[in-house]
Amino acid sequence: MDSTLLEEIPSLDLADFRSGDPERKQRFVQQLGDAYQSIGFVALRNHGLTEEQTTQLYADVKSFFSLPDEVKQSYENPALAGQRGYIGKGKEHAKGRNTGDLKEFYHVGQEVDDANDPIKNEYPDNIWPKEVPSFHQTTLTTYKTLEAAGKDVLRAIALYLNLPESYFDDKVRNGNSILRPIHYFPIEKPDAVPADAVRAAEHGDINLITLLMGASADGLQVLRRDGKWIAITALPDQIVVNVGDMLQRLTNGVLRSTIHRVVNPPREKMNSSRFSVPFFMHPRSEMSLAALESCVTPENPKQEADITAGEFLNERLIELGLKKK
Ligand SMILES: O=C(O)CCC(=O)C(=O)O
Ligand SMILES: [Fe+2]
Repeated sequence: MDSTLLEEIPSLDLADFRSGDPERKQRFVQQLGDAYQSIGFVALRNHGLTEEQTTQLYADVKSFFSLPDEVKQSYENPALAGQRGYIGKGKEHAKGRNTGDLKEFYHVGQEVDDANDPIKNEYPDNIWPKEVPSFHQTTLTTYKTLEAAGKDVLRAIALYLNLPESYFDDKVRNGNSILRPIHYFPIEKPDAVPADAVRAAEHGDINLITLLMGASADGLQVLRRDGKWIAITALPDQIVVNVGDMLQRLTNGVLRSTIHRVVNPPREKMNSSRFSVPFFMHPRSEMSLAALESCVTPENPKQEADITAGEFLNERLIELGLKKK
């Protein structure tokens, strides 16, 4: 295990991996893998999203969340266990907690174009808000761009783990990934919310990797191994890419799903909004998360029982309060 304690998350350039220059590519693989063995997070530029796309996405996301609660709630369907459409204020809580987070969000899922892929029947249809007609197009464009970036990050991870570069390709094809625009809403009366309520309580992400837009705004922190919380500092043209629990499980803890949180602003700024858009990259439900043989050694014995991605997700949705047993 890498024992370095970093003061900030490393910055990488996806253009190095995509360059076709073997040296640049190998350097990217090494830096990414080293970061994922220590802090679990990197900041990444040249991810493929243009400034215009990002601006349009935020405009649409802001338009949607500024609709009245009753309108937003008409896009909420509890039968879908929060997997599509709107999820209202305070509905989700971190694993092991009961107090809901101070956020509302919207889930856009995989659109399967291939009629021959039976996985099409596993996914509920997306829900589109008619009040913001361009939301459909802008969120799907973002989905596809981040999915393509995520595939390359997984290729780099595969190389780092001495697996074939294409190891994850078929596992994430038409995978169960989710784009989640989040609104951390203004708090008019800080005394009226539960004392322990926060924007996003500390948690690890469920999925293989997360690609996060908008983390440059204040509030996101990661828990370093020595117990110190480190603020994330990403530039406007960077996204943040971190390891989730599924990848940690697959690698028997070699790659680290680092605990992170979004803290509340100081009391005088509680009255302001924060927006972010994570893309949670999931594989197909049938992918096995059984520890890779190469990651099980006498010094690092197998830590967890075998499980599929679908079973693991199901357990978590119950623990997060989004799905009934
Ligand atoms: O809003 C952020 O910056 C992070 C959100 C997050 O960690 C999550 O939704 O899993
Ligand atoms: Fe997260």
